[in-house]
Amino acid sequence: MDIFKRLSWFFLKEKKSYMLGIFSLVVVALLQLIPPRIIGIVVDEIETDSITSKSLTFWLSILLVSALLQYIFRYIWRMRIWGNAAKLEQTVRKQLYNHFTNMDNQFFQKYRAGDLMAHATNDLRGLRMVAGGGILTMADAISVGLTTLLAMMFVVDWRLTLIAVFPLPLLAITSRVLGRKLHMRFRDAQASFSQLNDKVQESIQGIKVLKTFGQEKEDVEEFKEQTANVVAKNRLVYKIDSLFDPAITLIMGVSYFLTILVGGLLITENEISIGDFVTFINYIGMLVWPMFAIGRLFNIIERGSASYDRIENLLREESSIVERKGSIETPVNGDLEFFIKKFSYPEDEVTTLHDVRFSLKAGHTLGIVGKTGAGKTTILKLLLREYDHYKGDVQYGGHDIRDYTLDALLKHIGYVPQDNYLFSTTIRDNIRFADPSLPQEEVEAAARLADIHDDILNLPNGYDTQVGERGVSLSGGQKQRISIARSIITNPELMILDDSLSAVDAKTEESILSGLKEKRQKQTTIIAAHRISSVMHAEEIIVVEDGTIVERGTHEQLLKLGGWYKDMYRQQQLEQKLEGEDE
Ligand SMILES: Nc1ncnc2c1ncn2[C@@H]1O[C@H](COP(=O)(O)OP(=O)(O)OP(=O)(O)O)[C@@H](O)[C@H]1O
Repeated sequence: MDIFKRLSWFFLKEKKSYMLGIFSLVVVALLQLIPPRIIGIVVDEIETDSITSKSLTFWLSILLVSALLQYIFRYIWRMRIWGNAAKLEQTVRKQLYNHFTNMDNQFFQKYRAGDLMAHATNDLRGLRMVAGGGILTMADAISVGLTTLLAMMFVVDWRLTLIAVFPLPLLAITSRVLGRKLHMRFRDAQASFSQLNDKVQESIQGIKVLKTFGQEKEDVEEFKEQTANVVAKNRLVYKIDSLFDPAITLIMGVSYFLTILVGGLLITENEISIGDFVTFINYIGMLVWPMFAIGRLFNIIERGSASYDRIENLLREESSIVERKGSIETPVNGDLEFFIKKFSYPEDEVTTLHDVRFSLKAGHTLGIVGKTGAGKTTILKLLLREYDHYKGDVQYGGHDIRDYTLDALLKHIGYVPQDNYLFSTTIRDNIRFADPSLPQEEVEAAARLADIHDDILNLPNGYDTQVGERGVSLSGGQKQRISIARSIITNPELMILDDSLSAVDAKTEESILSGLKEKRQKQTTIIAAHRISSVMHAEEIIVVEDGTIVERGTHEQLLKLGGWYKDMYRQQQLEQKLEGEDE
């Protein structure tokens, strides 16, 4: 029952609405007592020959009024109680979503997207059941159960009532025990279904690899096994599910048997009338639901409580990226002083970066090159405050980047990541993602600078072409250039290209870079790349190896140095020449 206390913040907020809902439930419970009683009275009138068309019309009118009132009050409680439940679901869903958007990388490494989706669907459903079904079953079981019991005792006969309800608690126990088993088996069935879903998704996504490695047969076999498993698990669910009805019938049968036995005796001894007996039999039928509901209530509470535990655990997780009190809100600009003494990824003992120091003047370009896994992206991630825990300090415009609000820092950095991501919308909206109200001219200007404008015009619907999951397939280079345009349009103080030109040819790369250089004369740019041609025009280039800077200088200085940079440059020039000859 403790879940009701934990959710009291919501119940209190919706107090009026819940009270109206529960009041309507009680009114319905009272109104439900009328029809059986009237049937009893009419039976008695028939038996004693005192029935007249006038009295029959009177009783029928009462029946009609009670039915109408039940209709109205049922509508009210449904709207109130289920409406509130949906509101709770919406409120907690918002809390969860806001929380997710504020979390850091560590959180998303700990919880897989699938887990988070499951919490945001199944656990919220569990919670909705408490606020809707839970409140309903509790209030209804108590009001219908009590009013019916009292009516049986005082309107008909208390001795008969005691005997008739004797087997009924068994209903509550059965519904609790079977419900629990059903829940466990249902969870197993769901899990095997999720597993099957994952498998199908993976196979379809990897269909090309599957075929090239000739693994279709094995894959189909595995699919067959998993579907058989799903069927087997569902059979176990139905086995329990089909025990419910016979159990209810059996228990009710015992109750009716005892009622008829004792009720018959009471009639022969003139203790109760036949009409009373008919009323009574109807009332017993009305007790099935409350008894059943009590058992169900325990299951709802158990599930809801476990769901709320999981949701609260998620909400309790804290992001390690926190804004300090009184953070600077003025947008970053100025010179950058980057110094990392030591940085390791969370829960990783390896030192990923050490003694990385560089200065970058406003308006200059920095190039970062190095072998794969050297630490280029990690340097950029620290600049973007994806991780705050390192020894050292990064100053931007004379202040530690951790002293800015996240908005003041991130809104003014245009980051084009390695694995570019396009949203499922039009190309135009992907480019003006930061501000959907930007006019077409600005979108086109950004696209021209990113050298993608002509490609876009050649697509079936131009700028209106849908991209993303269900859109047209774009080449890797086209996606990269759209991502660059998306960043250009924001005219960021600092633009970071993280290997963002790897899939475009050398000529296009040159045209984009020279365009950017011209447009961004007063702004700062960082380019991390494998290709030396991407960085050779930068004011300073650093070569990163094993998490630290091993060479630095301008292109000419680095060539003179005769180290890794020079070797790489020669090698890439040779490759380019050979490619040119091939063409
Ligand atoms: N989230 C993470 N947790 C732990 N280690 C990580 C994480 N991300 C990267 N690393 C490790 O940090 C090191 C540097 O990776 P980083 O991505 O910075 O290299 P890179 O120079 O950008 O490589 P590439 O050119 O291939 O992108 C690698 O050894 C990598 O395995």
